[in-house]
Amino acid sequence: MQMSSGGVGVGGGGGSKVMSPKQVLTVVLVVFCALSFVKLLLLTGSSSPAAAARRGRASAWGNGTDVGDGGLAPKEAALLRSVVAARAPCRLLVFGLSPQLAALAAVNAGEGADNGAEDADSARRSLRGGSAASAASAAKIHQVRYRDAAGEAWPLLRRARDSPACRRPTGAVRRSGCHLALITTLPREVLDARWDVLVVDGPSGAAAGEPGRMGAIYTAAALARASAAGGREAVDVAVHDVHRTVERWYAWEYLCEDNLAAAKGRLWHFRVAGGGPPDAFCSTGPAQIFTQIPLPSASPETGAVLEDGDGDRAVGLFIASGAKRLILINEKRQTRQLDLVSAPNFLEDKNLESLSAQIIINLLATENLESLENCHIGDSWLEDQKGGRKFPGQNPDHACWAHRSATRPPPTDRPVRKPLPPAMYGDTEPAAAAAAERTAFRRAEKQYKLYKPLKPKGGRARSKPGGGGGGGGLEDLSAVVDFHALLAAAAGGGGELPAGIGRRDVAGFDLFCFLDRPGFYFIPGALSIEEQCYWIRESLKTFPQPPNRTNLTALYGPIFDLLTAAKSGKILVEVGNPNDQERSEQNSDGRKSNSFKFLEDTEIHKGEVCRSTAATTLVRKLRWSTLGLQFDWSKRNYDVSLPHNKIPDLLSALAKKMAIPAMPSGEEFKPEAAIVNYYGPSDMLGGHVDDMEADWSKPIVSISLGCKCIFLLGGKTRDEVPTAMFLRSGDIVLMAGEARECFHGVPRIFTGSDQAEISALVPQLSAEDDSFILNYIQNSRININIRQVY
Ligand SMILES: O=C(O)CCC(=O)C(=O)O
Ligand SMILES: [Fe+2]
Repeated sequence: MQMSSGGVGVGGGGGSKVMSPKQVLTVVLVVFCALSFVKLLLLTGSSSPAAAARRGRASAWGNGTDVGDGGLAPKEAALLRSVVAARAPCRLLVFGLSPQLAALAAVNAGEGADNGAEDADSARRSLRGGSAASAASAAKIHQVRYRDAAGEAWPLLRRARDSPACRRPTGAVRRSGCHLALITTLPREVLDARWDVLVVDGPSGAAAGEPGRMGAIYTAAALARASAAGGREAVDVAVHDVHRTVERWYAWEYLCEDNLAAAKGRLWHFRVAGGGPPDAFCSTGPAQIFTQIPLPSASPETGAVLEDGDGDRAVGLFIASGAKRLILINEKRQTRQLDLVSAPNFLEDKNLESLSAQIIINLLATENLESLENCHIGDSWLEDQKGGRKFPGQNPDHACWAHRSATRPPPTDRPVRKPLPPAMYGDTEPAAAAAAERTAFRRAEKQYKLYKPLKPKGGRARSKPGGGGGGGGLEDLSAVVDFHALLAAAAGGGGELPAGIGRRDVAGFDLFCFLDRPGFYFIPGALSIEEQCYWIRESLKTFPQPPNRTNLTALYGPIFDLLTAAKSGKILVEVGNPNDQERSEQNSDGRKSNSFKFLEDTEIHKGEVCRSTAATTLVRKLRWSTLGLQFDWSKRNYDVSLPHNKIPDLLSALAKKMAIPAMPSGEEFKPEAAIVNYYGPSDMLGGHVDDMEADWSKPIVSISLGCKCIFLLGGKTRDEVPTAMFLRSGDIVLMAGEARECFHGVPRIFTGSDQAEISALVPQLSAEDDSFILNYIQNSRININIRQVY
C-alpha cells in the first residue's frame, strides 16, 4: 500500500482511468498525513498508521488505554464490516489508512464480510486492483493535510460554536465557511459525492501535538447530512477511538446522541438522516456550557457543586481522580456516583479546558441533567480517595456546568424504532451504550446472541416464562418458552402450563398468552406448509417489486423482477452516467427506468462496466421491503406521498382473519402497511417499540417464515426482564393494546438443518423452479408484519 512504499497520497487502485465518485467509488481512503515534516517521515516509514500512532503516543493526551494497539479490536472491526456489508456495494469514505480499514474495500466489493477479511495482503490486492474483484472494489487514496493538532480541539470547538457557518449543516460542503471543514485539502470529488458510509479512524490524534480528528469528524458529519438530504437513505458514520476526548466531543457535537445506532468497544456507529434543523447538526442542541472555569490542576481531588438560583435544587458534580468517579448530587443533596470507566484517564488530561468539556461529555453519556439556567457555584467538595468522605467549603472557584436537557427526550425509555439495517446488525442499542448494556433487555439480547449449542442434538428446552433471568450460562436455552412443546405435551395428555402462561380459544383460534402481558397472543402453527411456501415465494418475488421500497432502493433505484433475475444468474449493472439528481428524481417516481439494469454475464463488456452486482447477491442483501403505505426509516413515519400499492388482497384477508382475537369487539382490522424483514444467519433485530401507528388498540399481525428464531418480549422499559420464546415457520404473533408498548426484538435466528426446523418445507420447495428459494430459506428467516396505520 502507499504507506509502506513511502508514497503518501498516491491515486486509487481502480485503474488508470479517473472515475467519478458517483460512478464507481466504492472506497476512498483518505490518508492522514503530516502536521510536520518529521511526522511525514514517521508515517512513510511505517507499515501502518496504527504503528505510527503508537510511536507518537508519548503523552497521556486522550486516554492511556489505547497505548497498546490503536487498531480496531476484532469486535470493532466486526461491527464496521457489518455496517459496510449491509450497504455494500456502496460509496464508502474512510478517513485513515490501515490494513483493517483497507480491508473494508473488499467487504464493500462483497468479499470477506463474513470471514473477517482483515488480512493485509488481501486488502492490498483489492486496493491495487489486482484481484478479480478489483473493478467493484476500486478504491482511491487521497492525501489530506490536517492542520490542527488534537490539543487545539477545545478552542476550535468553542470557535465553531460561536460561528454560524459551523452550525449550519446544510448546503454544499465544498462551500462551507467553517474552519473545521476540510475543504481546502479534500478533492472536489470527495466533497461533492454522495456517500453511504463514512468512517473516521484518522488522523492519529493520539497526542496533543498530533493531527486531531476534529476536521475529519466535522467534515464527515457535514458530508453525511448533505448525502442524506432530499429524503435519501440515512448515512452510516462510524467514529473510532471514542474513548478519547476529542473523538467523543466532536462525535456528540456533530453526529448527535440521537443518531447513535450502535457501539462496540471504542467504535460508535451513527445513522445520520437528512432533514433536521437547518441551523444545527443535532436537534437536541449541543451540550451547553453556562460558565466555564478551569478546575485547578494543583488539586486533583476537587470538584464543584452546582445549584439553581434558589438553592433547593442542585445538581453537583465532583471529580475524584483516584476514584475516577463522577459524583452527582441531586436536589436532596444525595450523592450518586458514576464510574468513569470509559474515560479512565479523565484527570490525567492536563488540558483543563478539555477536562471541563470532558465532564460534559461524560454527563451526556451517563445522565440527563435538568437545565440549570441560573446555576451558580455553591460549595466545593473534597473527597477522600479511599473512603469517599466529603469536605465542604474548599476552593469554590470551580466550573458551573449544565447540560441543556429541556429539548431532549426523556432518557431511555422513549420507544425508538431504529432502522433495521445496519443498526439491527450492530451490537448495541441506541443512546448511551454503557447504560444500555446494563438493561435487562440488553443482557438478554446478548445472552441469546452469543448462545452456542453445547451438544448439537441436546434435549429441547423446557419452557419457563420470565426468561433471561440469570442462572444458566451462555448455552442455556431452558428459559425460552416453547409453545410447540407445550402443545405437544398437552396433546399427550400431560403437562400443566407453566405459571404465567394461558391457553385460550378465542373466536376459534387456539392461542397462548402471557397473563402479565395483555394484548400479546401467540398462535402456533397458524399457517399450513403450503401457505408458508406461498408467502415465502411472495416475500421474495412480489413484495420487493416497485413501487414497494426495499433497503436496495436508495442505492440502485427501483429494481424490478429481482428474483427472476437471480434465478437466471443475471447481473445488475450501472449504465450510462446519470447525475445523482436525476436519479433521485427517478427513484421517487418509482417506475421510470433508472441507471441500473439486469444483464446476462455475456452481455457485459469488460472495461465498460463500472458497478455490477449479481442478482443473487442482491437477494441476499435484502433486509426489508415495505408494502402498502411506505414507511420512511429515516423520518420514522409513514410517507403517504410516496407511490404505493395497497396491501395485496390475499395478505389483507389473512391479516384480517388472524387479527380477530386481538381486535376490539365488533371492529375489523384494516391492513394498511406491512414491513417484510429478511434475516440472514447472523442478523438480529434490536429491541424496539413500534409506535408510529395511530391506534395501538389495533394489533400488529406478525408472521414468521423460514428458520426458527428467538423472540424477546419485554416490558414498557428496557429494564424489565424480557420473556424469550421460539418463533417457528408458520407461527403468528399478535401485539395489541398494552403489548404495543412493550419492547421486543429478535436477537437470534437458528440456521442449519438441525436447528432451523424447516424440514417440512423442503418437499414443497423441491421443484426445480423453487431451488433458489429453498436454498435461500434454509439460511434465512422472513417476517411479515402487517399494520393498521390510522
Ligand atoms: O421479526 C420479527 O418477528 C419481529 C419484527 C418486528 O418486530 C418489526 O418489524 O417491528
Ligand atoms: Fe416490531
